[in-house]
Amino acid sequence: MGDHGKMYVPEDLLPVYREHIVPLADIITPNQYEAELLSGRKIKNEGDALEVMKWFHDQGAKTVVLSSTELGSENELLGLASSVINGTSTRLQIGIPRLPVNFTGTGDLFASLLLGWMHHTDSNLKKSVENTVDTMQTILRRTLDMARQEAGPDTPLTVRHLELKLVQSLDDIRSPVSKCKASVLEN
Ligand SMILES: Nc1ncnc2c1ncn2[C@@H]1O[C@H](COP(=O)(O)OP(=O)(O)O)[C@@H](O)[C@H]1O
Ligand code: PXP
Repeated sequence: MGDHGKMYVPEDLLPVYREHIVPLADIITPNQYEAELLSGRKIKNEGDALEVMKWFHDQGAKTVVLSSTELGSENELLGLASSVINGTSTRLQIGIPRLPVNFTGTGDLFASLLLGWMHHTDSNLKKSVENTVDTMQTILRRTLDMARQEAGPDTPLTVRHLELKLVQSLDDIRSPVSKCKASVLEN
C-alpha cells in the first residue's frame, strides 16, 4: 500500500483495504506505515505495536508480522510478529541489520518467503520469521554488492541497479544461513 509516509495506491482505497481486504487475510505483513494507516494508530513504542497487531487479530488475521518498524536503532530495524493459531498465542521481535539504501519489492519478497516458511514449518512463527529475515539479508546484501560493482564508484545507485537478485539467490531461498534470532515476548 505504501511506505515512508506515502501511499502507492489511491488514498480512497484505504477504507476498502481496511474494511474488505484485511478481514479476508489469514497472514498479513504490513510495514509500519501500512500498519498505522490500516489500524488508525501510531506506533511509537513496543506497546503500540502489540496493540496494533491485536487490532489485526481482531479483524480476523491469525498471523500478523510488522515486517519492519523504526523501533530499533540507527543500525537495526525492528520486526514484530504475533500469531494466534489453534488457541496458542506467540509474540516475538527480531532485530534486522539495516542496509544503507532503499530497495523496491522487499515487502513482496518478505510476504512470499514468510508464506512459504509458514507452510513448510507447520506455522512455526519463530522459525518462519527467522528464516525469512535471514534470506532477506542475504539477498539484499548480494543485491547491494552487485549494484555497487555494476554502477562503479562514481555513479549513484538507481532502482535499476538495485533490482533484487532473486535468481542468483536461489540456494539462499531454499536453505537460509541462520543468523538473526527472534526473541519471544512474554505476555
Ligand atoms: N534498508 C534495509 N536494510 C535491511 N533490510 C531491509 C531494508 N529494507 C527492507 N529490508 C528487508 O525487507 C523486509 C521488508 O521491508 P519493509 O520496508 O518492512 O517492507 P516494504 O518493502 O513493504 O516497505 C524487512 O523485514 C527487511 O528484512
Ligand atoms: N509500488 C507499487 C505500486 C507496488 O504495488 C509495490 C509492491 O507491490 C511497490 C511499489 C514496492 O513495494 P515494496 O518495496 O514496499 O515491496
